[in-house]
Amino acid sequence: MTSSSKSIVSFLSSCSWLSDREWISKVRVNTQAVLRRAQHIQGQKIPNKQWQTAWLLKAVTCIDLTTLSGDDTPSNVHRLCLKAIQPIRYDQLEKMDMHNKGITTAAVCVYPSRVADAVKSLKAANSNLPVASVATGFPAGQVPLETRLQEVRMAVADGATEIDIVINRTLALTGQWEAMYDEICQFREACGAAHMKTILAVGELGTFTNVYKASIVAMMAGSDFIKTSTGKEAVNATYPVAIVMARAIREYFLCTGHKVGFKPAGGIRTAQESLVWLTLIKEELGNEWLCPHLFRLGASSLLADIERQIYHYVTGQYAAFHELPMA
Ligand SMILES: O=C[C@H](O)COP(=O)(O)O
Repeated sequence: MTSSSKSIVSFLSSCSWLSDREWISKVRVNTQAVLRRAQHIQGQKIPNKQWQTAWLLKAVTCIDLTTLSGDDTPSNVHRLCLKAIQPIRYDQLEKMDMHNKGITTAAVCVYPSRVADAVKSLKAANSNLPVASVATGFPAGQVPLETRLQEVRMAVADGATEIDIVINRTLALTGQWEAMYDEICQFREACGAAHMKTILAVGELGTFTNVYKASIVAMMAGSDFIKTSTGKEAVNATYPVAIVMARAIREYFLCTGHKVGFKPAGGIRTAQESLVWLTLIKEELGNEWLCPHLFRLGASSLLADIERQIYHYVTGQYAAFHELPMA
């Protein structure tokens, strides 16, 4: 973990004597410092080919392989599950001597109505890969609280062990942080033993300060992860916003000793971007966060490009479409 730019977020960090409400109200984010830091991270040198491939395999193991479409069916969810179990072709892994390392994606992520399909497919394939379900009126969250809670309970009952909830942006934008905290606490309870990832929908929060506040509130309410976006907002995962969220995670850890995970999601499509995300996490939170337990990449099409790059590394040429059929 680097110790750069304390100035990015200013507030009194000795939170032992600050009440939670004061902690939230005193937050100010220095936009210019955040943007500079993001630029610096994007400008970092990418590791050489061999290390790059190792990093790409690491990225694969952190992917929540996602399908969130209106036309999802049991059959495309089934294909997604098979892809999650074997994300890189066996012969390619063999050439890198990685075939025995159990490389899978971190989870599959689907709509609540498709959880049972995913659980069934994974069970039939003898896999214990987690099924994550979006919930709470994803993506907008504009449905009554009881309906949102019901949705969480239904997804858990169908076998989801990870629930990606969306926050109530209306509460965030009107500064009702306590009400937002109360709602998230209720989602936490409805999740039971399932891991809860809290989607901030950063593209709709207006300011970095709101992003930081929402991050802290979400963590206080018991989130296991905070996640940038649904993938459905006009602006989704960006590096500056990730820096703000990572700083909140870091501060929360320093104050409570509790490690909360981070999940950028939405619009992450290229292998190159996945390397920048890994670099950002390494720089901002340290190596300890570089594992599926604390870092996920939420993405529907990223794996295809990573697979292409790995194929190129192994064979020296780019794959024809039919050579990576499930990508
Ligand atoms: O939670 C995951 C996102 O919905 C995925 O977004 P994407 O389709 O832009 O990769």
